[in-house]
Amino acid sequence: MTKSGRRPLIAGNWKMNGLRGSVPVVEAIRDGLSPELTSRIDVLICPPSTLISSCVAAVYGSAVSIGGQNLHAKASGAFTGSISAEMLADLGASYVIVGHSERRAYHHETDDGVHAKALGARRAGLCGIICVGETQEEREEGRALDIVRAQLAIGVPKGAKASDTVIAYEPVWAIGTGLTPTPADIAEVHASLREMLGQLIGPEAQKVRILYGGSVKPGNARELMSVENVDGALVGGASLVAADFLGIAAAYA
Ligand SMILES: O=C(CO)COP(=O)(O)O
Repeated sequence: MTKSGRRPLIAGNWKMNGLRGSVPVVEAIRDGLSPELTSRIDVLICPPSTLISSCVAAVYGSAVSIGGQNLHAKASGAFTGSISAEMLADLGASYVIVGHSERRAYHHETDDGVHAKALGARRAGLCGIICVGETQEEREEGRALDIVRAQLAIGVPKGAKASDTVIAYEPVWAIGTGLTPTPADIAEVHASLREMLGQLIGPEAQKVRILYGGSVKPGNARELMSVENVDGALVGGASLVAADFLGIAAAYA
């Protein structure tokens, strides 16, 4: 548990990476986690949808969870190429990333769309990881807090609970760049998100986990995970290498 009493979550977002030959990476993560560590933290891998079934089979009976990277808000219908929350749950997924900045940027996802998808995730019993984050320009203009608070206010469904909602703060300019905000800047954003959550969902806000994502590596994980109101990490590139992902999880060892 973090000092706050929230159970940390270390989540890996594989993005558009991985073929069937990549499943051994998940097996190595599964086998590299000690029972003592997994008694205190949650561990999640979100592979491409094509690998969810085989990854669910690979972690069956272990402490590792599998999630999706995106979903359609509807349960079914004429939405060619889309995948619903129910389909992800049917495959054994238990989490789903909602509103990742790469989808906001390249697929024109809106805050209202994120809200609808978060409702879809809850409808199917999935825990939605709602992503917020500012661009370099927005940070340089001093608008980072305004941007992420607005994304949260619109994206988080009414009545959201710690059991169905996780927040991930991922500054766009830190994703894939090797750059991270200072611990003080991360603390400021996470505190502001926690306060905004309190306005939205009341006392439950103290239980909802807020992850940090954006160039989390084994070398910076301990410092970043020690920041107040940081309840874990959403890891991209480093989650593709079992040793690196385990090195990040070890921040909580
Ligand atoms: O986008 C991210 C996780 O969703 C972060 O990616 P990196 O860890 O590669 O910066």
